[in-house]
Amino acid sequence: MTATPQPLPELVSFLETLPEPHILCDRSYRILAANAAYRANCGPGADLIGRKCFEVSHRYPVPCDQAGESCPLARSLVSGQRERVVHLHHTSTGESYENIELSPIRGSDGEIAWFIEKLEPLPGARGLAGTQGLLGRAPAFRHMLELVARVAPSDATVLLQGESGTGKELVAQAIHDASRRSARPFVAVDCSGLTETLFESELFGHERGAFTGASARKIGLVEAASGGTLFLDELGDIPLPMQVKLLRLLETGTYRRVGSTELIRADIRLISATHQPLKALVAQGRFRQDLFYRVNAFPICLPALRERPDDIPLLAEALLGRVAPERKLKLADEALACLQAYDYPGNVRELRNILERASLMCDGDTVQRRHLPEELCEPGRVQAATPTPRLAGPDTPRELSDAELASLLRSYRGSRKALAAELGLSERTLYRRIKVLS
Ligand SMILES: Nc1ncnc2c1ncn2[C@@H]1O[C@H](COP(=O)(O)OP(=O)(O)OP(=O)(O)O)[C@@H](O)[C@H]1O
Repeated sequence: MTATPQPLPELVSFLETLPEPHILCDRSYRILAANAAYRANCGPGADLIGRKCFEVSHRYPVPCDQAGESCPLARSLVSGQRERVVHLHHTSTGESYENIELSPIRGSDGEIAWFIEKLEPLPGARGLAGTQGLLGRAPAFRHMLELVARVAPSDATVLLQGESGTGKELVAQAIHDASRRSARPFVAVDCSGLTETLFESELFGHERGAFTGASARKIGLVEAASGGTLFLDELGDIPLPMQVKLLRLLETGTYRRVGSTELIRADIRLISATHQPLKALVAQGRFRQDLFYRVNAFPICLPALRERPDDIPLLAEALLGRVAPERKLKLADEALACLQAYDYPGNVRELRNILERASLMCDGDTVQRRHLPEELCEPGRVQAATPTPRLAGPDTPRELSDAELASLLRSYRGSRKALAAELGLSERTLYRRIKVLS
């Protein structure tokens, strides 16, 4: 076996000067150097050198691709190029979504010898219960997050498509938060609420006296969003005459206030959203094809909640905290089973509404099945569903099946160490079982 070549000391000291967390590792995932920012990310006293990157950031016993995630190092070895992914990482402040950029470095023989891994937090999304932002851990959610992370740093126009209540506005905000415009305004406009006459003056502003009632000059929402992001919600509801005006703004990058001849240059990033299939509206002649191509530069589909049922326990816990922050409400097992058996045509918004109602119906500290709407708890519905297994307590000493453990791993929100302790297993046994699963 050939020994791994030693990286240049200059490279290691260069990493130390970088403000973002960086590590240098070899082809076998071993960390050779970690800069100060990375060490701070892992918490004081963390012992990193010589450990495997997947062990440090995920607490996995095996590389990410053997644990069901995509591994940038394995991908880079194949492609020979830089690779980017979004992973849920363990940090000193708990688990958080991170953007990972991995660049291969070749040795003097031309072969890839090392990798530099850069971490950047992805703000706006969380894999743990939190008081704000997008929540989720399921594969369909992560796939969407990958697209969010890829498009955010650019100025590309984004179209969010998804059923009502899937979180389109939260995703738009997350893209803005992860963009270089994040310090500038995020202006959301509900297009379904704008009449034809209002649209132009709301969006572009007006001069004093431009029309009856225009007693003062007013800046429009495009100007208010200057330097930042303009989010047009329910884009499919814009009538055709207004679509022409929007198209002109996007084509020329300029607009005029109503009643003014002065051309103003727009400095906005446009994100639009719709629950209607825009392509079908184009086919029906209700949406302009040229505008469709302009707004659809980078489409992102948001998964319906029924496509990510594994996220229901996490969402239910977090949303219960959000709807009644002062009460620290818990959810009884059978109430959670009811929630997991439902298919949510109104998506996360409907789940949130159900929990808000339940919090008002519940006088104690635990939401029970009887606090949920009756139709959710119909016997056939709940029995048909397989509830996410809860942790084995002292009164349930039986061992979890592989399927139950897999389901638990998807929904458990603590560390692997905590999970092992709660299951009464050693960490090593838990890792062995996870390895068998992958
Ligand atoms: N992934 C998520 N994590 C946490 N909360 C969410 C998530 N998705 C949606 N929500 C919550 O659900 C509600 C609806 O979200 P939002 O308004 O972003 O949905 P939408 O897709 O824009 O809906 P509509 O199409 O009706 O405008 C909000 O209260 C939001 O906070």
